[in-house]
Amino acid sequence: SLEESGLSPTWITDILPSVIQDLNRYGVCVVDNFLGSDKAQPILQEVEALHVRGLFEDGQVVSPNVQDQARGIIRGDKITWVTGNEPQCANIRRLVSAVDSIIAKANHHQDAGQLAKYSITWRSRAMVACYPGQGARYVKHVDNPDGDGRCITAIYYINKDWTPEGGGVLRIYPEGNSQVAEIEPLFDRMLFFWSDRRNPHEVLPANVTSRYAITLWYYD
Ligand SMILES: O=C(O)CNC(=O)c1n[nH]c2ccccc2c1=O
Ligand SMILES: [Fe+2]
Repeated sequence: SLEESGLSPTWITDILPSVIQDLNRYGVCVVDNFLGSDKAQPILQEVEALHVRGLFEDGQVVSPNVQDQARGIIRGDKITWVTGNEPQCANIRRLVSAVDSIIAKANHHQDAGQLAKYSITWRSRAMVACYPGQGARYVKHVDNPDGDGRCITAIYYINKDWTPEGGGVLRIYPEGNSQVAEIEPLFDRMLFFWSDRRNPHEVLPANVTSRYAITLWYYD
């Protein structure tokens, strides 16, 4: 609930319109200074603590299928899943509560537009991902190409002092749009996009030592 996340009630009314509008218009929405650095910092510290404790397992560095193997490394990420109820994840829990509130309010909003066709009642756990630098990337893909139920991808970035040399930009190729969106994985930046074929995307090679992101997938 919103109270859990310690955010002011106006926080959601301030953010909601742009989430609804941008998702309807572009299929992608970026919200900067999402929680404020005082709330973002402890989330970064919890993620770093997970990393230090060795809880990130290596992503699948070689794809199970042959054609991807021909393409070699398809995923350089290392991930760990958290529910937010773990003892050392109280701040990640607050982030999850805040995003849940926004998605629920947007889904039920009277001007929800395309969002109204979904009835979002479920979500994944939080996937904490680390791209360990040295060019780690994620090849162009669609999160939900074959209707597995995921309708919205929500990614929260916590990379302080990111610079272009750090790499790891998320490039989205919105369907039917010649414009490519390049999303820098900036600290306290929240990103929403449709999970289906409307948004093929890739993580460009990351050079910074640990590029962190927390992803939630919402189900129709
Ligand atoms: O971090 C980003 O900016 C975008 N990230 C992705 O698109 C992305 N998409 N699907 C995954 C599935 C399993 C593990 C990691 C991922 C993953 O980072
Ligand atoms: Fe993805």
